[in-house]
Amino acid sequence: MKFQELFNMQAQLDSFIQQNQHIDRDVFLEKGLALTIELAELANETRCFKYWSTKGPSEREVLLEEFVDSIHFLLSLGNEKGYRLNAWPEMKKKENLTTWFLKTQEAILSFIHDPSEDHYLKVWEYYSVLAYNLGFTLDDIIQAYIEKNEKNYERQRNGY
Ligand SMILES: O=c1ccn([C@H]2C[C@H](O)[C@@H](COP(=O)(O)OP(=O)(O)OP(=O)(O)O)O2)c(=O)[nH]1
Repeated sequence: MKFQELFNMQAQLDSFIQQNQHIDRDVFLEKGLALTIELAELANETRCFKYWSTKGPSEREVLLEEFVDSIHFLLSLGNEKGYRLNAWPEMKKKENLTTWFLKTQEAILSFIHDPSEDHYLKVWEYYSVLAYNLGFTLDDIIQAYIEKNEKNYERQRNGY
């Protein structure tokens, strides 16, 4: 599966959710807030900022699932605005996770307040750096995305 195809998978999932939940209004801001929360959930699972604790990060699978929750909302926001990426922005840059989470949060907020294509692409670049620093390859991300996408359908079908 190619990265670009995730935009179509996301569009299908989103319309299924919207029909299932009878949503006929614009939910761009809700998705934007959801993205900031998914980012925070990921940061929380890495525990990168918890200088007060000696407990290590959650298991890789947990981190990857949190990561692809963000990817769902990021794809969805792009679909809402008609923005697509032609390819995964490969960004192999070593960064301090805490600093990078804060920068990513800032990039998301800039996009929500001014949803330009440039701002959108920037958010992807920040996520790519996060992926690199968390040790996730594009294949890992696509695989985990497909699994979570299916879980999201099941949750809807089961009256989540
Ligand atoms: O329009 C939407 C709404 C939601 N999702 C997906 C994204 C994400 O993968 C999931 C929501 O995140 P999560 O599974 O963390 O949901 P939650 O309700 O916060 O779960 P929990 O109650 O288990 O924390 O739903 C979409 O793809 N499109």
